[in-house]
Amino acid sequence: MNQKPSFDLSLYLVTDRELSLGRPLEFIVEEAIKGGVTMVQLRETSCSTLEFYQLAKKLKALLQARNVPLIINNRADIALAVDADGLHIGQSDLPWQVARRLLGPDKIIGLSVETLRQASDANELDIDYIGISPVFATPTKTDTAPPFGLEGVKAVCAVSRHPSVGIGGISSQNAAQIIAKGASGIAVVSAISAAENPRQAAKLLANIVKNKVYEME
Ligand SMILES: Cc1ncc(COP(=O)(O)OP(=O)(O)O)c(N)n1
Ligand SMILES: Cc1nc(C(=O)O)sc1CCOP(=O)(O)O
Ligand SMILES: [Mg+2]
Repeated sequence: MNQKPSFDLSLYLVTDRELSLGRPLEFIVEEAIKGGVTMVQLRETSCSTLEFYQLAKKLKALLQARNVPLIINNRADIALAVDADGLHIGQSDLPWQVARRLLGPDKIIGLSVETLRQASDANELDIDYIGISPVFATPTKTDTAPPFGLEGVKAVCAVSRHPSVGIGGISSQNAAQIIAKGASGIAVVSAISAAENPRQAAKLLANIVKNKVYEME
């Protein structure tokens, strides 16, 4: 019988090939894992369904061999097609009940929360983690709700029974503060994908999250 995979939200890479300075997605992901990334979400906003599926299949093989969960953004069909470990949905995506029915009890479902009320309402839902969306404003995604800021992160973590991951504008400069407010981890796009050395960038962030300390670069 299958079981829900254990997962560690500490350092969650969300992919974006457009920010990867021309380097292949597999390179970024492999280097990020070598640096300490604990979870990967395939989020590619400008590709066809076929390309998204092919990328998902490639990442599934790569991540399975390294024991790192693969989460698919938005697309339950692709998550099912490649037997991904889970799905991330937002407030305007497929309803969580439908995602759970399609994926079954053994897959990880993450839900973005954009307000304190949504975080509290999510306590009633059969989901596995929440994304605090966004912590800070970010040029990587501009159609977000107003940022929570650090006090917002603290409030969300205080009301939520789910583990949480902060997302939006997170870097080595502010990662420790997000963890200090109670989040289980951080989710980043540009801090790893756009870094000159993604492995080093991931290593620095992983160290900050795990040790809850700032580190001199
Ligand atoms: C970990 C994590 N948190 C939040 C989001 C954003 O989800 P959503 O609001 O559905 O926006 P899109 O990513 O679909 O544009 C996320 N993807 N991952
Ligand atoms: C994918 C995504 N979701 C967000 C949300 O607020 O829900 S912010 C975001 C992009 C995060 O990119 P960066 O780490 O480069 O700021
Ligand atoms: Mg979404």
